[in-house]
Amino acid sequence: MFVKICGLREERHVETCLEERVDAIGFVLTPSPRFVAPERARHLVNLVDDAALTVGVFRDETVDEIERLAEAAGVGAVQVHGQRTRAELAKLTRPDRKLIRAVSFDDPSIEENWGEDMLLVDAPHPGSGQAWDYASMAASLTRRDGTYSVETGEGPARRWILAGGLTPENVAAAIEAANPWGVDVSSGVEASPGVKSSQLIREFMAAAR
Ligand SMILES: O=C(O)c1ccccc1NCC(=O)[C@H](O)[C@H](O)COP(=O)(O)O
Repeated sequence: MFVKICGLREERHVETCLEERVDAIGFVLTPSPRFVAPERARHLVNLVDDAALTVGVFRDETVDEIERLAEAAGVGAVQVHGQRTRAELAKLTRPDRKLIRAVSFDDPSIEENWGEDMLLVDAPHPGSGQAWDYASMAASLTRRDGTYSVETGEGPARRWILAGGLTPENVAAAIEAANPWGVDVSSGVEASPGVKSSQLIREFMAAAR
């Protein structure tokens, strides 16, 4: 199970993620209680080195702004939220960087492949800690995504990441219900808004794995 922990701001929490062998670490480069300036993100990215995928998270920025901020932070992937077009996604595609397209679970484009490396299926308000009916997504992807069946395992597996309201307490049941390729968490491993908890990161990793 691929696990991404999002919204890191402090060295000690990055170190916990590395100790726990987290697969991807997200740095929020868009306005948020979890915002980190690109220079600060670069420092944290350097701590990670190649031990995990480093992800710059964006919402309303233009393609040019995303390119500039991602370059400044030195991240290995960009995660784009907000109303996006296929043309924008195409412009953000680079061989040396992963592309994560983030959509709300009720977005009709969920069944379409826009060339992203990973599709992050989230609550309508990213980073809100809002849970949703994860089981509905398994049924939905199975029914509508002609390229892959989670029931039979036929076809190339789509790399989709379940997000939104996950916690150490509910992540195992959510994985069971939705059968995602990966999971992502932010609020659920925080002691208070924007402040991560090493203890909760460890509990989340144990439960997800
Ligand atoms: O986390 C934020 O503050 C944020 C702000 C703007 C755009 C995206 C943001 N986060 C993206 C993530 O990958 C979160 O981990 C994901 O939305 C799940 O959040 P949560 O429900 O808090 O676990």
